Amino acid sequence: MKKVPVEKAIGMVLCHDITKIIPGQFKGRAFKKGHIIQKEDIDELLRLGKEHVYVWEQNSGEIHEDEAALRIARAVAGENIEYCEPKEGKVTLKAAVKGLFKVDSKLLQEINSIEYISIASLPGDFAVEEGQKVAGARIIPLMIEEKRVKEVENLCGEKGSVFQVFQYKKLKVSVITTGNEVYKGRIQDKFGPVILKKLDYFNADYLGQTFCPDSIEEIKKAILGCRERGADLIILTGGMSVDPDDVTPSAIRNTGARVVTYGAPVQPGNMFMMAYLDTTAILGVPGCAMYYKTTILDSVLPKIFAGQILTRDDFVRMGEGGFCLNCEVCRYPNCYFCR
Ligand SMILES: Nc1nc2c(c(=O)[nH]1)N[C@H]1C(S)=C(S)[C@@H](COP(=O)(O)OP(=O)(O)OC[C@H]3O[C@@H](n4cnc5c(N)ncnc54)[C@H](O)[C@@H]3O)O[C@H]1N2
Ligand code: MOO
Repeated sequence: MKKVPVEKAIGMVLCHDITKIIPGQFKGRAFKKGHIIQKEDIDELLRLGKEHVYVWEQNSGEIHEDEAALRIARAVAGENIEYCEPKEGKVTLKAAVKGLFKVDSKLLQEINSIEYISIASLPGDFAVEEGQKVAGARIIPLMIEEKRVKEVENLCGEKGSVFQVFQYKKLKVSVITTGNEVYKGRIQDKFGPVILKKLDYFNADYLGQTFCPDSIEEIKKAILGCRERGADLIILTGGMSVDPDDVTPSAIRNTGARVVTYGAPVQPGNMFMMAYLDTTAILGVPGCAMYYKTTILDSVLPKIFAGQILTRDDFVRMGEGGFCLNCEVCRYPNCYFCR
């Protein structure tokens, strides 16, 4: 800290608040500690009776919180992440597009281990809207050693960005609805509209819905037909459980598809199946997805539309947080479910 005449303080960082009082009208802060003094501030400072101010010494190897926060935001922001101007040592990062927010968790932890640097974000694999706030980078003290900021820049230079948003791809999607009760017209299909509404969110290229009886051969034929028509994603509904007429998992297997998982540690969604037939993703969706607003399907669809190839491990990890509380008002995705 050093004392300088106000005229010489332009570009320097104020060490203390400066108060303004106009009797009967105003009493409050005119300049805030940490403010970078501008040319146009000089007259006002002189009117406030300040011919000298205390400022931070620039040669200390330290930089101002705003500059540091901005440099850190720039380092951690990857594809489709934008950031605002710094304010009080904080920069907010936003999603530039609707998509799946991704976090390099290990790198984020490494950066947050550097003293005085703090970055808080949404959890990874979070479906975000265009313009949604996703993270805030803040510097704890008013001035920070530049070497800490450089450490962040070097880490990101070496390992890549921390945050990205994967924009959803335009996928061709077919729906196959199984079940004799629907096929034979005993009941009306209520599953198709539920799936269609979810697909609308991703602006999918919908190829149509096929109805199948509870026959392995018929369902298999339908899957292969959808694939012929170029489906990137085939969603099968019903017949996923253990009754004698539940044949959807066997039909999926019989196409020769590589099964990633049958069964998932998620409720609702236990009887879910995921498989790949070459590059076509196949989902076997259990009846619960027709009934509950939020199920495993709501966690899996954004990942598929974001272009991710799912592994068994992705499903195994869902167990912790995979138990839905079925809240009266569902706030998903602002919730722990399936994280
Ligand atoms: N003994 C066990 N029973 C069940 C288990 C289990 O592990 N052991 N799992 C339960 C879970 S979890 C779920 S979820 C359901 C899975 O159901 P399915 O996918 O096999 O569904 P279905 O048996 O085909 O149908 C159930 C119910 O929903 C009606 N349905 C089905 N599709 C349609 C449609 N397109 N439109 C209208 N309604 C439809 C169907 O008529 C049945 O009423 O299994 C539990 N049981
Ligand atoms: O597949 Mo059922 O999943 O949980 O209700």
